[in-house]
This record gives sequence, structure tokens and C-alpha cells, in this order.
Amino acid sequence: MDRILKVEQVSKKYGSKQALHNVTFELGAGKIIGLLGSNGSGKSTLMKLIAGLAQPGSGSISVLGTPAGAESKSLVSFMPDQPLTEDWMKVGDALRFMEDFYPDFDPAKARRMLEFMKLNEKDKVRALSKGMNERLQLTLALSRKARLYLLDEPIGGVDPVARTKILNALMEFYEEDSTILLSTHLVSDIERIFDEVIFIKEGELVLHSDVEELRLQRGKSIDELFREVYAEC
Ligand SMILES: Nc1ncnc2c1ncn2[C@@H]1O[C@H](COP(=O)(O)OP(=O)(O)OP(=O)(O)O)[C@@H](O)[C@H]1O
Repeated sequence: MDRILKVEQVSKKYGSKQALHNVTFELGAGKIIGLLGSNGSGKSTLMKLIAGLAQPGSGSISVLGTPAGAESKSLVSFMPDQPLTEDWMKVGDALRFMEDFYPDFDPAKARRMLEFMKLNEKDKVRALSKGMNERLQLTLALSRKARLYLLDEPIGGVDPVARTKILNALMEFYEEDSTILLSTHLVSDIERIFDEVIFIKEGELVLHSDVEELRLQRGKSIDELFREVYAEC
């Protein structure tokens, strides 16, 4: 396996709250992986650690052999659950900001994505609906040339039609030798795009599997399995 990400025995506490406990997994190249878990299970914390924006209490994370942190930032594009943009910006300003900040930002790809997303460079960011804003954030994150894309709840608060549009954009603009780790708790709408899934529950990894194998072994959809695992959450 061409390994992109290695997470080894990672734990993280906030005060006395154990947000992650002994999480270990590896991801290969060219895959879309669903990071699935109910609210508060530790998905965003794990994403931030992989992005190098916070440090684990113990354990280690590396991206293509480089420890997560300042040096791995050129390999990882992160779409956090909070927008990357400022309210005063127009969509075009957001593109220019990304271009100034990230040498690997591809403005031509961003413009193609904007067109697909039906966004206009003259649109004001603060006037965008939640769904349109998520389309913009996804455009910004996917227009960098990274090896690993971390998308934290990219379909969080939007209706099913907008979700389909966002997922179609993901499939259309995804670079096939890169890896996407996408967190969500809205499993049924999105499971069709996953090659692998990771289930995280109360800070612990409870399952990491290839989606086809899982469907064959258990004879259930990922959504059905998700509902079983998180039934009491
Ligand atoms: N900065 C923080 N300070 C204290 N506790 C935190 C902090 N960030 C997260 N937590 C706690 O850590 C646990 C994991 O939170 P996290 O945001 O990683 O979960 P999540 O799976 O992303 O949840 P959601 O789906 O609701 O976004 C939760 O119990 C949360 O309350």
C-alpha cells in the first residue's frame, strides 16, 4: 500500500475529557475514506491533529513520513468545520487570499469549480446561504494541490439536493492519486462515495474497513451498520 497517513496510538485530552484514546490506523493513496461518528465522538479533534493544528497528548501522526505539524502543511489541505473565509470578502477575494497564502493553490481549477457550483466571484461571502457557503469552502480546500484532503463535515447543514451537488463536485474534481478523509454523521446520503470507512465512538476507533468487504461480510449498508453501532449514543 502506498501509505499517505499513519496515525499511531494517538490520545488527546481536553482537561479531564478524553477526546481520543489510543487511535491507530493507516490510509493509502487514491481513496475516499469516511470518518464516521456521532456528535462529540472525536472526529474534529482527530482532523485538527492530522492537520497539525494541535498536538496529541501521546502517540504520533505522520503524512508521507513527515510528522504532522508545520512541515506537513504543504501535503494537507484542511476544510475545517468553521469557514476559511471572512465575512467582508467576496468570493473572488477568497480565491485571491488562498492564492497568496498557498503556493499550491490552483486558481484555474478553483474557477472551474465555482462554475460547477454555480458561484460567482462577485458574490458576497456573508450573503451566501449555508449550502452555498459549504460549496465555496469545498472549492477552496479542493483547489490546493495536496496529497491528503481533510474535509470536516462538508455536508453538515444542507438539504439533500445541495448534498448531492456537493458530492458530485467532490467526485468530479477529486485528484485520483490523492486521499480524502471526510467526516460526517449523515451516512446514508454519502456512503456511495466511500472506499473505506472508519467508525469512531467516544474517542476510540471501533472499525476500519473496506466498504465492499464490509457490505459482503455483514450484508448491510454502511448506514445500517452505523445505526447499530451508535444506537445508544
Ligand atoms: N476545545 C475543547 N475544549 C474542551 N473540550 C473539547 C474541545 N473540543 C472538543 N472537546 C470535547 O471533545 C469531545 C470530542 O469533540 P469533537 O469536536 O472532536 O467531536 P466531533 O465528533 O467532531 O463532534 P461533532 O460531530 O459534534 O462536531 C467532545 O466531548 C467535545 O465536547
